[in-house]
Amino acid sequence: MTSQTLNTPTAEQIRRAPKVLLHDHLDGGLRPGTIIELARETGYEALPETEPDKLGIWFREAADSGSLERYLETFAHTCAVMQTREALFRVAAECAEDLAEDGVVYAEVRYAPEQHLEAGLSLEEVVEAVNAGFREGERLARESGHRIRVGALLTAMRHAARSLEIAELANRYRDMGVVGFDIAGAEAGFPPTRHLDAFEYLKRENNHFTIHAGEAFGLPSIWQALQWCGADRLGHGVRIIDDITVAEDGSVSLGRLAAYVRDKRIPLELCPTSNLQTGAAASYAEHPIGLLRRLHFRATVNTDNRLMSGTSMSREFELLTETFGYTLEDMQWFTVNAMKSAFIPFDERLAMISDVIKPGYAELKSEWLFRQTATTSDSSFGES
Ligand SMILES: O=c1[nH]cnc2c1ncn2[C@H]1C[C@H](O)[C@@H](CO)O1
Ligand SMILES: [Zn+2]
Repeated sequence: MTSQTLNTPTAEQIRRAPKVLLHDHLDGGLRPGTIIELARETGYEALPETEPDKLGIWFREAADSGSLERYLETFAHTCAVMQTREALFRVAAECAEDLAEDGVVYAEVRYAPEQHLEAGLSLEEVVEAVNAGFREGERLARESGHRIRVGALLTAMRHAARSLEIAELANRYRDMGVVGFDIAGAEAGFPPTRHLDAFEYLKRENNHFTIHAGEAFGLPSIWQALQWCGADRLGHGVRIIDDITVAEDGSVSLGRLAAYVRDKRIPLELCPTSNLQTGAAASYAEHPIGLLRRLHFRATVNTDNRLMSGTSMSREFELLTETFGYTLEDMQWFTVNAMKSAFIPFDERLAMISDVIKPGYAELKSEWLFRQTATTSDSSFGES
């Protein structure tokens, strides 16, 4: 069943609408054709398919297991071909280009530098190659008429023990393309408090970080991420729904943690399709984003891994407009929420909202009004 209404934006309007992306993994967004070419160039022979369409399908199906641990296994293939400067540069440039082509105007893209050291690169060389790639992608996007700004988030893997080192790396490159820090990987069994020293270091440095929490594990993980570690944002955070009760008469009550998250305007980096694949939500219609939006949580829409989910920001918004009947007004609300929650300085966020996002939506809304007026006058002409 669809909840589309007359003012549901078209797919083409959704693509043109300015979008802001806070949760996207660099190693989860490669073009299948690029993986195949890089594998050939670097002698990686373990790819499950060697034809781009088939490889794209393989990633989507392999990631569709209902378990985060199995989902994460697919990253072995993408990380395997991201071990040289040239490969990292190319993947980052294509990432920026693909996002810009999809109408994303600001993105924070994350990756784990420690996963790209197999061919002898240092952590610094990895960061510099990716940053250079993002700058190149921004430049190529500009040449083809798109405007995008990409910041990097450095991720530490939560099962490993390098988080303080990666946090220091993020701080060192802070005014050079890196805007924050994150931890990712299997959640159950690896609580955020394992990395407390990294978070405490970043707080002392007045730096920003998000934590994958409340995806494969529930409220304790969210609680630790916020109250022990001091996360600025929650990566997913979708399980906050476990602390919200909807009574039979429709009245809603929030537990202490959910109330805290809403009161403090903690941004939730929601990733609907990814959540369906890892089992964090059963269907789009049942995805907590519907309720969280109605309750005015600081909800944002994200892709997580475009390759593994066969998705894009436009596709996520199309699915949401089909499911919940969202309008351009709702899209703008999610987008402004995301921009407000970005890790770049306040004045730059404000400028993006007033100079890019609001005018972009105003233009789309005026087209929509024009279409409505034209349709109405057409039909009244027909009736007379
Ligand atoms: O949704 C996710 N949850 C936890 N970890 C994830 C998710 N998506 C990607 N990752 C992991 C796999 C990547 O290799 C790593 C760095 O981007 O982050
Ligand atoms: Zn993620």
